[in-house]
Amino acid sequence: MSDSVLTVRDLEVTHAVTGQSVVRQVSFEVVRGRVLGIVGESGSGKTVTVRAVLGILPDILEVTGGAIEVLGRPTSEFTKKDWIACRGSVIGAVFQDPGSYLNPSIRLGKQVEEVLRVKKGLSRAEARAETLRLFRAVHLRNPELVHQQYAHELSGGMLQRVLIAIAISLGPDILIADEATTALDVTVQAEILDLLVELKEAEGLSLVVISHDLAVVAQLCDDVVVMRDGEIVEAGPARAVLRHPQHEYTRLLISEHERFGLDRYFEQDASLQRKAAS
Ligand SMILES: Nc1ncnc2c1ncn2[C@@H]1O[C@H](COP(=O)(O)OP(=O)(O)OP(=O)(O)O)[C@@H](O)[C@H]1O
Repeated sequence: MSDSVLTVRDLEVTHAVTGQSVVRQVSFEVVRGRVLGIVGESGSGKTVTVRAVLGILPDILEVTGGAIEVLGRPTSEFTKKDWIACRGSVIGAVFQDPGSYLNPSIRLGKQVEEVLRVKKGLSRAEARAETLRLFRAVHLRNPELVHQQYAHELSGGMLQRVLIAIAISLGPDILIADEATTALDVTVQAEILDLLVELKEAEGLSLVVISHDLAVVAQLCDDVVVMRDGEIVEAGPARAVLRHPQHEYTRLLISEHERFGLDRYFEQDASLQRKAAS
């Protein structure tokens, strides 16, 4: 039996004013300990889908059909209080542009401590110790220094590590990374992806990774959902979908992608498998 932590069934999201359908018939399952990728070009509905899952759609967009279940509970039954409890404690999320999610005038350590004190009821001393532990877990090199710093003093990659620390601080089951590495340069991007994989293992997380970058999906994901114009055009194990795409649109995405990026990953992966087998 599959151990589903998140099920989305025939999700439909509609623009409240124009009545235009933004997302329709979107279904997928996130299985415990696995990584699901959502790919598709800009405007295909990836962010709207995960925002619906997080209960943070902009006012103008409404869930008008389908069902979302988090740990077996339909979110349609969630009260405001349930949503607040769910976000952070069951589903954590990180987005592009980490700087915009942090308060520029409050020291970073204090911002994490605040989450821990309010949501976990930790004392000041406990929250400080836990913040430093989280900063170490996300490999911030000098946790004590970062604790005292402000957002503008850190690079984009370091800020994303702080955001990931906050996202995992309440021990969620699921971590959603929505274009979390898109704004970072390639080396830092690879480091953050490695961190996500490490945290998945260490914290027992399931990941939902949204990216327009197929190399990210090839590297990270067990399963993939391909979206276009608010619909899923293809879904399945990431390797099978990327190697043998059935849908024309997936083939187009792949051909548009810098081919050698994917090939290089698959070669490296095959050589690792050979090593493990020998
Ligand atoms: N705040 C909003 N108000 C009105 N329509 C919106 C809003 N946000 C998204 N949409 C609509 O939903 C569609 C899907 O947007 P979404 O952000 O989910 O795409 P995406 O696949 O995540 O693209 P990107 O990679 O650019 O973020 C958009 O084309 C737009 O029509």
